[in-house]
Amino acid sequence: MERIYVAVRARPLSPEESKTSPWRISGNSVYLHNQPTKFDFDRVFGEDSKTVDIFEARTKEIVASVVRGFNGTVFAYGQTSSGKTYTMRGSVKEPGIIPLSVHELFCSIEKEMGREFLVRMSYMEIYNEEINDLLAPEHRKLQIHESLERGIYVDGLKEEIVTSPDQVLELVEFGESHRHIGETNMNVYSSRSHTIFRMFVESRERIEEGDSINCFDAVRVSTLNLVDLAGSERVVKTGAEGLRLKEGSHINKSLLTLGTVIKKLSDGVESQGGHVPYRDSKLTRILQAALGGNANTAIICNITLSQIHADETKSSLLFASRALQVKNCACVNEILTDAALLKRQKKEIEELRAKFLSSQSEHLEEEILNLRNTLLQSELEKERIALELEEEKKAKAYRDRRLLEQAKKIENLSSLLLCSERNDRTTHSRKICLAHKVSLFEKLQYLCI
Ligand SMILES: Nc1ncnc2c1ncn2[C@@H]1O[C@H](COP(=O)(O)OP(=O)(O)OP(=O)(O)O)[C@@H](O)[C@H]1O
Repeated sequence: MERIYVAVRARPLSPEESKTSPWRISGNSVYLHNQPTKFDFDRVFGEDSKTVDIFEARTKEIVASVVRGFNGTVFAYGQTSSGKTYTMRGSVKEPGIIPLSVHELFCSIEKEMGREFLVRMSYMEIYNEEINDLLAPEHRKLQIHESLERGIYVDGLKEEIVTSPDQVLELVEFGESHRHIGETNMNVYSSRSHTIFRMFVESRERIEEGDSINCFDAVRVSTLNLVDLAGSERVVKTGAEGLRLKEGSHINKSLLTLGTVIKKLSDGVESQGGHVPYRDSKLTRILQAALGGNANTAIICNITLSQIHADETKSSLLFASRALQVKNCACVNEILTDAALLKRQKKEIEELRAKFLSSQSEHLEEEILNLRNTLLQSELEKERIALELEEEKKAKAYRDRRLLEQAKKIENLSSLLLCSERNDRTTHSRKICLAHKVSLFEKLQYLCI
């Protein structure tokens, strides 16, 4: 069992605000000047602190443990304009927790020589209690589901396979351009939604044996959530009306549920078999594993030490103190089923390769078959011509023979005719006999032709 780690970060004040601030920081405690109540935390970072120091304090270790197969969650909590987005996303000058974590994650992966990894990311926002996909803006109003294999997940959320920090940060940039941001009296770029940036890490052991690499079936699957919450706000101070008012009431409702969940967990309600209202908001449902479940969790509570926000700062510090009492139970998530995407991907690649090879050989076989057919046809044609030639020869020989026979017959008949003419001169019967012979002769001549 491990406690949720809680750090507090105070944003810089203007010289005017500094003069009138009722708050004091001492070591890792924050307290109101002249009042006995002190709020103690794991770390308190003053106005001059750098985001990288906050990252080094705990987040870095959480990211490294994600690479080892543990779930991890870091979220920024605080009133509007207290510096949550500044801490999580940062600026060009001072990179935030998200870019620092992304670089650290890929760095840790590179050091893990004995394992092979598959990394995916998603980016979503919860706006007015609706889940929208920031990587695929057309995917809106997504639903939360739960399964044995995947645990609690957002159905239809785009998961992009990523291979470098630059690729991830480009996708984050793309997602940011679709996030709901609005102007309030307190912040020109106020986040009107909670955003959850997620990285999924799958890995398995790899052993090189000679020339071949063997991988074991056990796959570790872990998730890193980096959450930038929308700011809790007072309607009077933000001057919210219309759409802003509606947004504000949704933001406050989900933060209230988050507060209730943390309170119940810190009171030990769950361990006594009591009900924890995770399902009362999308935010707590999605972050269920990070709150009292299987995850290493850190909360960065952003505050402002100015006089006019003293009440909001006090309530943020109260929330953070309660979170300190919440215990999680993080363990390595190792699975042996086909559910691991890494395994599925490998299988798919192997299937595609086999398909590619068989399609190539199919193509060759087809070509050989065509060539064989052409060869067969030309052989048949050759045989047909040879047969015709043979027939022709036979017919010619027959004709020659017949001609010879006819010629012989004509010769015989002509000799007969000549001898008749010599012997018979005037009688009628002789005339008839002669006419008959002439007609016979003509017929024979015709046949010869
Ligand atoms: N540590 C810091 N150093 C310098 N500037 C800061 C710091 N923290 C916050 N700021 C500035 O204060 C302003 C408000 O900060 P930011 O937008 O991060 O607040 P937020 O808590 O995310 O607000 P909201 O909840 O309304 O989105 C920004 O202009 C930001 O640059």
